[in-house]
Amino acid sequence: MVKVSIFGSTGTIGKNVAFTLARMDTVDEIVMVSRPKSLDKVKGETYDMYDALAARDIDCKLIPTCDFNEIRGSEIVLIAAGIHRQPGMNRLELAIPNAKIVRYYSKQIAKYAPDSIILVATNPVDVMTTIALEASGFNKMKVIGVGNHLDSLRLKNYFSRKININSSEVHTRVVGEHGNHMVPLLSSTSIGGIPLKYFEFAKLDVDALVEQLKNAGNTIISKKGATEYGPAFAISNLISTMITDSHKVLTVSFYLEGEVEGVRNVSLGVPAITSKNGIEMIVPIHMNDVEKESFIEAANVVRDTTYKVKENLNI
Ligand SMILES: NC(=O)c1ccc[n+]([C@@H]2O[C@H](COP(=O)([O-])OP(=O)(O)OC[C@H]3O[C@@H](n4cnc5c(N)ncnc54)[C@H](O)[C@@H]3O)[C@@H](O)[C@H]2O)c1
Repeated sequence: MVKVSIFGSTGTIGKNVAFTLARMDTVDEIVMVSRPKSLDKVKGETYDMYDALAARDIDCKLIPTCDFNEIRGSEIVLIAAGIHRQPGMNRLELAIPNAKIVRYYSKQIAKYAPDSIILVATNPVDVMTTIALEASGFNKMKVIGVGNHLDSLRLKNYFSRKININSSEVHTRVVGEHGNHMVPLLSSTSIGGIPLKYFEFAKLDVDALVEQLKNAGNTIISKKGATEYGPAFAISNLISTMITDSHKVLTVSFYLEGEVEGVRNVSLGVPAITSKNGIEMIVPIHMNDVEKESFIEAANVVRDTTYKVKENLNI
């Protein structure tokens, strides 16, 4: 029996991941954890989802609950609880309250589902990955942040739509921070097996696409209030890849201790082989000088925020 639990399951990301996963029919049970004041809401979500699943004859069990005991035996526990960035709020002002939430839930996961893999979505996700790792005391191969996977899917989609080519032909990856300091690995991007720098049949304004990528989240939020389907599919994709043990290379936020460019003491997005055990290994990446410099800058920025958050939380 495959069981996945979600903290923050009344939220846009949490409930959409639950529904997307249920529809994929690779999970037997989804525990949707909420705070007591939202229990009725999360019950309502499950009733609505059951109606939809009936149309596809899917028998996935949905468990709305406030009881942490229900997460026992989960393969994967997703933390998607947190507040949004308000206008004028800086990175640290968002990170501090969210770190308190992530820290608390990570400790509960360590207590009730000690053999699970923790997946963190709460932003700023790279900072939160370190917070979850330290609070849970888990092996770092079992604490995974998801952010750059979504950025990578977005960039793939932009290339594909720009030149009207099937997205399966585009191989690209975004590493670093899930935020302003993301690093699109253009030097190793290929389309139809042809490295981007030799790709001449269509005129591509790559700088404009990268700019579009960096603003993608804000653009969607400014128009509809929140990002929804993109993150939900990216997260569900990662979860189903792990559950089915398909050993795909996905970009995940991971606590680095020198594995990439000697960067240490910070979680950043890097390519990893993922499996039912979590992260199997980090895939070595070759970056050009500009990418390398940006990656190291991302590390410095995220590390600095992480230290400040920990200082504020007295940990
Ligand atoms: N990593 C990614 O790719 C990605 C993408 C989109 C959003 N996010 C992040 O995911 C998080 C959730 O986003 P959303 O759009 O679902 O937000 P939302 O406001 O719709 O939902 C937030 C959820 O967190 C819960 N929550 C809020 N404050 C809480 C607290 N103090 N204690 C416990 N639970 C609390 C809410 O009850 C709700 O379930 C945010 O931090 C957001 O920035 C990450």
